[in-house]
Amino acid sequence: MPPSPVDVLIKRVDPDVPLPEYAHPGDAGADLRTTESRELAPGERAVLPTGVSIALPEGYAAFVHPRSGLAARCGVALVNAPGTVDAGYRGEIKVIVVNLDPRESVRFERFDRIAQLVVQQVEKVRFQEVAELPDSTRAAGGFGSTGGHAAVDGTTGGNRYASVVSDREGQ
Ligand SMILES: O=c1ccn([C@H]2C[C@H](O)[C@@H](COP(=O)(O)OP(=O)(O)OP(=O)(O)O)O2)c(=O)[nH]1
Ligand SMILES: [Mg+2]
Repeated sequence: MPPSPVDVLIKRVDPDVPLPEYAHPGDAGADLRTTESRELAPGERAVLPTGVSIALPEGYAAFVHPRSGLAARCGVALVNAPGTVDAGYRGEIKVIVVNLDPRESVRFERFDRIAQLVVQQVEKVRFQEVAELPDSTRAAGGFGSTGGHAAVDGTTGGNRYASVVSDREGQ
């Protein structure tokens, strides 16, 4: 038995916009539509309205994620992915899209599905300041310390290209 869904209050800012919908029963994200028709030139970004605002229960947040089809077919990404919608936010949900395709414009029509909203429970933490943190096996390693991709900060030795190639040869 799947767990019963959590009720989230939703208000249409645009009276005609279809409400966000899960395309399949097991989906994590409900698709968000834009209420605006808009063309984006290569490299251009825009803040697109979705026509809805929500009131999440306390202890929840919603995350605006990209759609993989738009990314793969058109090079559309979200500048701030994932966008965070706080439980107390009552404004219209907006989606900050960018056209990363170097050559082709992309056109959004009114009510196109442009992103997906994932609602999650989030922990509230108390930050407890200490002079020293407990040890861990990773310690301060990060930013490519385990290999498998290009070095980004020059601290792992070699130039970017050499570091990618040598890693592949080692596999
Ligand atoms: O993709 C997004 C990201 C955020 N928001 C809304 C909901 C969120 O609660 C609010 C603030 O977002 P965030 O905290 O990421 O932005 P900020 O730049 O820190 O603004 P603020 O100073 O208002 O917190 O903007 C969206 O509608 N879409
Ligand atoms: Mg903020």
